[in-house]
Amino acid sequence: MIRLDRVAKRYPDGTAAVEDLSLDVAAGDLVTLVGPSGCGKTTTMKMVNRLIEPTSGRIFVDGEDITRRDPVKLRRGIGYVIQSGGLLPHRTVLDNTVTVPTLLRWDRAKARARGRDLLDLVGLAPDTYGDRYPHQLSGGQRQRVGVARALAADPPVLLMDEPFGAVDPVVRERLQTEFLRLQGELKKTVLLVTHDIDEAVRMGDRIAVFAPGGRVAQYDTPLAVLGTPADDYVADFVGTDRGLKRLAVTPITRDDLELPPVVRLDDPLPQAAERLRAAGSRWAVVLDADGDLHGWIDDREPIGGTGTVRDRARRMDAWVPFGSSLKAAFGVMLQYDAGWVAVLDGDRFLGVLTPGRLHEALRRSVGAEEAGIDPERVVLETIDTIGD
Ligand SMILES: Nc1ncnc2c1ncn2[C@@H]1O[C@H](COP(=O)(O)OP(=O)(O)OP(=O)(O)O)[C@@H](O)[C@H]1O
Repeated sequence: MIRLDRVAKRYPDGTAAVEDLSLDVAAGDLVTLVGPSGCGKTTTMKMVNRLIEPTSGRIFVDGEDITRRDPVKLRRGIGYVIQSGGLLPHRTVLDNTVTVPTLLRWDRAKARARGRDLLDLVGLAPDTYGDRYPHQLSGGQRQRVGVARALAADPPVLLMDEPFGAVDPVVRERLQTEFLRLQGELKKTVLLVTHDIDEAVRMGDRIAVFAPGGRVAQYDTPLAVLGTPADDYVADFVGTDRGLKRLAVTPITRDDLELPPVVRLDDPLPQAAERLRAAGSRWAVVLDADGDLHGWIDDREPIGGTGTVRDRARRMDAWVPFGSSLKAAFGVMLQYDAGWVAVLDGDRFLGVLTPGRLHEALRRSVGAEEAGIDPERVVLETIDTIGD
């Protein structure tokens, strides 16, 4: 969707802001441009909407060489969000939101209806906020209006320059989450500049790690950049806690799950004891009659006699939905001070994740990336080789 082909930008004073940069961004992908200050991220982004002209190289948007397009028309087809929100102070929130449709001479009623929908979409009730002026909003609300405005004419491409930079960390995280939800629906092709590696990892389908001199040191998925940094510069930039960061971008797969025996609340205790014995397990997961997680039972004291599992089961609510990140699972384990966390698909119990499995999953995802294999496809070696 966006292709930079050997692009360079030298300023008249000789500064090489971007050097021989090639980058392909697939349609619907969100690519984060990350790196320390002054390494050419903003310059790169502004060349895509021709706010800055490259010295050499070519840039294509949707297959078309943009140097041949009228820059003003080009910009109307590309949403642009900047750090401060960039709102016009003397215009209302709704008027700001419909800036581009107005420039495009949309019918006024249609533009305003679109503006109201978009304010709703970014979590600002149009009746409450539409008639306010930017100075009557919080920083986070201004950012939301900035996003709504960029989306107003439904452009396929969005450029976002530190869009969540001007707000405190709590609001920032909320805005990131909201934007990811929106992006899940809208599937825009997005370039997002940030100097925050955590934001880059969290938001990006891919990350371009910029190095001083406008060079891209690595362009890959967050998992690959964290798991197998291309060189010392990238390793240093992503930080020594990259293992921890990787937890956040590695989803739980079925191969990661342990399958302890499962018993029901109303099972007679001897039957439960037999289930544990047959499975060679010291404990079992307990589900209620509807199949929802209730807790667990173990054989620290012999299980038997009359009564049902209900009499001995311990409650435990530590669970995460299938598809969650390893970090989310780890967080729940810590929250409940538990040695395992149940993984549910809707209401269905799939298995449990233990610290040991978590560690294995983390190692596995990196090994797979090194081999160029989708980690989802890796089959773990089993110890079931007796009799082979
Ligand atoms: N008009 C200009 N004339 C000369 N040099 C410039 C000009 N604009 C930018 N530069 C230089 O180009 C380099 C890249 O700047 P750019 O704004 O793209 O960096 P960046 O990675 O976005 O940094 P930041 O994270 O601080 O915004 C810097 O060294 C900057 O000083």
